Amino acid sequence: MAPSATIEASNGTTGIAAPGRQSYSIALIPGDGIGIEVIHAGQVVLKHLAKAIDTFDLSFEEFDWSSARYKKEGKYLPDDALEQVRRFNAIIFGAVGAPDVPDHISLWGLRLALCQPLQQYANVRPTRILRGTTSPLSNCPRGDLDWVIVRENSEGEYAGHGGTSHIGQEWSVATEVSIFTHHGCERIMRFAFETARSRPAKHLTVVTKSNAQRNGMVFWDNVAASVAKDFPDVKWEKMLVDAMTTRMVLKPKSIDTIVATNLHADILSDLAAALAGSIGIAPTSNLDPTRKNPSMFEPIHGSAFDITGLGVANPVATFWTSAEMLRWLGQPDAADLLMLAVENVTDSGIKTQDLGGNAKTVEVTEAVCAEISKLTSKDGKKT
Ligand SMILES: NC(=O)C1=CN([C@@H]2O[C@H](COP(=O)(O)OP(=O)(O)OC[C@H]3O[C@@H](n4cnc5c(N)ncnc54)[C@H](O)[C@@H]3O)[C@@H](O)[C@H]2O)C=CC1
Ligand SMILES: CC(=O)C(=O)O
Ligand SMILES: [K+]
Ligand SMILES: [Mn+2]
Repeated sequence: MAPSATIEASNGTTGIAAPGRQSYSIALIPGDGIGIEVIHAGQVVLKHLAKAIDTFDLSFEEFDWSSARYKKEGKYLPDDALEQVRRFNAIIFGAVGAPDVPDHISLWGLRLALCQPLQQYANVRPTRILRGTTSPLSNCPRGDLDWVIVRENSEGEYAGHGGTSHIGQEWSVATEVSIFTHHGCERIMRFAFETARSRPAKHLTVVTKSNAQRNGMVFWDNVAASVAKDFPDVKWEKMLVDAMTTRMVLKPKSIDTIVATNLHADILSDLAAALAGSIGIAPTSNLDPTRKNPSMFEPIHGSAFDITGLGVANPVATFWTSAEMLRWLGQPDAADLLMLAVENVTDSGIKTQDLGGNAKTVEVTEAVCAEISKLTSKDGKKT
């Protein structure tokens, strides 16, 4: 299908572009710590890529929604934050969290305050070992670890239900209630089966803890079994989350697509990133598959207090999530080109310290830009 001259913003408005040329507006929310460093690196690479390919336009607007803003104004987000971001085709988010703000205030103040109301219910976390990098597993060739983790991103253990009472008393009490709705379980299960179906292995592992968690997790399993009937071409199985950790380490090749609850997949995906080499490479897409709202793309990692300001943060997770964003927006060739450039760079040994190298964030960023220029000029395209 020929590309149309306009692209629908998530609120249904259209932006006018040159005939036959797509134009995408991106909201940048760098947030805190290394989030700021890697998002700026990502913007440099995306701008360079768009210019080099010269078949679509990207525009960026940056928002200062962060812990610094919270400390100054008492709020992470302005009252009309959702309306503001709905004007964009996509959001790129860095990380939130500061040493002098409680983590639950920062996470709920910014990241969860965006992705829950925007109904970005599917959190997608691909993992593989990039060329030129190695897994800490002693016997894991590159192709053996190639997974997609689908994380339920709107409810479950992170629904925010619960409370604390009798504070300061010996009998003080707190609850953290997991919520599993049929609506929430069914839509993520359907998304996970579709993801599995789109991959060559057509294999889905439904992660659960339905031996100990006898209500929500049994419900989750039952919804999986019922949705599976609509996907007879996908092989699927159930696996308890504790056993899943051992399988990820010992039999990585036996896994392809994974679906798990908000908490379980949060944990499994950090493990997956480490098994693929580093948390510094792992991307996350927070998708609203209905496309009523913009989706949000971020590196998996947090604000990393220990390396903030040192210039050593790995920007690859942000480059990869930027590629995932381009794919979501309908630019798969640009996404593939970006990942080819990234892997050519890791393969050439230009890597940050988390991957065993000594390059700084800026050196990796410049190397990826140079590689994009090389790849596009070879084809005779503009650089
Ligand atoms: N989506 C988000 O905004 C997230 C926010 N957080 C927040 O971030 C703060 C710090 O959390 P942590 O548990 O320490 O997790 P973290 O992901 O920030 O850091 C964990 C470890 O990984 C390293 N690391 C992370 N990203 C890296 C990169 N790009 N390059 C090289 N090394 C990297 C860090 O230096 C640290 O040693 C907390 O406030 C937490 O709540 C944590 C995870 C996600
Ligand atoms: C908060 C967090 O750790 C995550 O979304 O991955
Ligand atoms: K993040
Ligand atoms: Mn996490």
